[in-house]
Amino acid sequence: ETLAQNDKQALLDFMSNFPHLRSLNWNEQFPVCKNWTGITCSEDGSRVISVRLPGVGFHGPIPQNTLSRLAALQILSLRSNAINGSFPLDLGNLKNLTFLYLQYNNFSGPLPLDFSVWRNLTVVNLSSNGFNGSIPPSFSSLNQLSALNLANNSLSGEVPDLHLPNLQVLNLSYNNLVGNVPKSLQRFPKSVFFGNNESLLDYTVTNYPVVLVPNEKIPNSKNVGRLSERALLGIVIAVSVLGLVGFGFLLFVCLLRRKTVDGFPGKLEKGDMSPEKAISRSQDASNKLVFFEGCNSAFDLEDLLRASAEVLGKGTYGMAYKAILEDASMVVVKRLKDVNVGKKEFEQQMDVIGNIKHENVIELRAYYYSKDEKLMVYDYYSQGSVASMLHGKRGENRTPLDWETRLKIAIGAARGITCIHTESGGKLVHGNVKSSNIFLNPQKYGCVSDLGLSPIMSALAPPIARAAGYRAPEVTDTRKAMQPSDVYSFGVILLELLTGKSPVHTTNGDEVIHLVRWVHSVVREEWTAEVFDIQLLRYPNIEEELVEMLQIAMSCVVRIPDQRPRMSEVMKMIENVRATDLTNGATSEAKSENSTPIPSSPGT
Ligand SMILES: Nc1ncnc2c1ncn2[C@@H]1O[C@H](COP(=O)(O)OP(=O)(O)OP(=O)(O)O)[C@@H](O)[C@H]1O
Repeated sequence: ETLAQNDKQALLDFMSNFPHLRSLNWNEQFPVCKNWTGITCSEDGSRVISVRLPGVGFHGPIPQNTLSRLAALQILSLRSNAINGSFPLDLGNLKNLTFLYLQYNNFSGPLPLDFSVWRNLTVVNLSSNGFNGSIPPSFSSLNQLSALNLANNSLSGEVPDLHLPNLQVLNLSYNNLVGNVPKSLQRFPKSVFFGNNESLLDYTVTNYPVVLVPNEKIPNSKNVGRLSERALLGIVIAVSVLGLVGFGFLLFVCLLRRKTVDGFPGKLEKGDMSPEKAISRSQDASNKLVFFEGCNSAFDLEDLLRASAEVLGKGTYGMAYKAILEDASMVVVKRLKDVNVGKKEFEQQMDVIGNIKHENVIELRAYYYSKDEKLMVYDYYSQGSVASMLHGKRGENRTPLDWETRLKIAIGAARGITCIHTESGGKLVHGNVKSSNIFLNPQKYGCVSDLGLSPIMSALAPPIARAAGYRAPEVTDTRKAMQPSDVYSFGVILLELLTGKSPVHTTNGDEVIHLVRWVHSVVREEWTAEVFDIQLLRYPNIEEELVEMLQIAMSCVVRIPDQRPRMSEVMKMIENVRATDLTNGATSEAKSENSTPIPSSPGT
């Protein structure tokens, strides 16, 4: 083993001088970096970079001059123990410290005066302790700080003017703070200051600052402004011959409908879409199936017409069918009902949607418009939607989603929606964000579908019950979807991923429960492990990430639209949750350690 002997000795001194209830497998004979619980080393194995020991039952003060010798330490988590005494000031040596989790202990006394010694601090959670004294203004020197949680302590005095441009998550609730919220922090929702002197709630929330999204994060942003060029190409491809057959295609759908009793899945046999049948009935050759660039090679209309098809389900905007092409590839055909606009407007919207090319947005392959029929064609995602992965029937094909996968779903979907929100001069709205519209791309990141339809659909249709759980309060009132309402719906998806519960579910007594309200009621007092999906509690060392994600979700589902973060900010926050692992210097090995279920969680 190449680990610096000093680091090993520091850990041994720490453990032997710190009384604890649970025994750890820190056997001197075993390699520290490979075997010791809670320890992660740098890639070359020379230094300890992470110590995560939640819920080990440590009690008493942290022994001096032990952890402070781990000079390369980046992550320290001693949360959920029974540690008392004052803040371990000797950690001031740890110049690389980036993540500090000491929540749920019995620390007391003042916070360190000078936080500037930890230049890299990104996440600080000291909540649920007995810290007193005032909040040191030196937090201001932490340029990287993105999350600061000091809730549930006995901090007093005024809230200092903290200029922290990267701060995304703040919680100062349930202390003894007085005075007014300084201007610099008035962008945060009032819940941040609950449980202090009432005077702190006396401000008007200003808008969140715009966090600029680096261009490389949205690979398709260069496509903006080139829409009409591509649209032209698509239209050229759809020559009139195709148009003729296209009309036949809609007849196929009519056939399909005949076999389907209003909304109940039915199956079409192979050949039911035969082109001969369809074309012979075709009367309107001016309407055409419009393919988008790059899609015409994958399948053509003839293939579509020859396909077998089955009903996938009935959604807000109409029926969805799966068509199986001759070469066994599959597409989804959506048949829109209640389109509220004329042909020109419809086509314009399709152009906007069809030209979004992004790895986290499901591509629209083609569309069709006639007076009586409006169709949209997408690739088929055989794994099913995130809704079916989370809530589908357990059994043969369904394995519970691990946390790593859920994080990737959240990150991907957030990137997809952020991309959508930057299209069309920042005016495009997804309008139907829900887990049945999120699929997994080949890299297993979330990928959003069914976007941009709300402006062209009749708003009169009452919401389907299962959609209601995603609907922002203002949309229920006005029936008009906006970007902040997408953020709300996305927050509900995050809650779904965290809790494993459907957005609207019923209890045994048939009581209808809205997920947002339920989560609010469970976490009203303090963050509690009870909200989280039991499936997730099997994975060690993810509690900080769960709690952070919960905080992000809660910021998305606040009632007032202006108080919600923008989607680009939500995306950054979620990417930061994951940075916990990445800045870990995490090799795939260290990461999989986080994903491997263990029989019992080391303590929450
Ligand atoms: N591209 C696709 N690949 C695989 N399954 C899909 C695809 N698109 C939709 N589905 C599935 O087909 C079913 C019906 O989809 P549809 O989008 O019409 O309704 P929905 O998602 O339930 O509601 P909404 O219309 O509000 O989005 C859903 O179960 C959905 O997950």
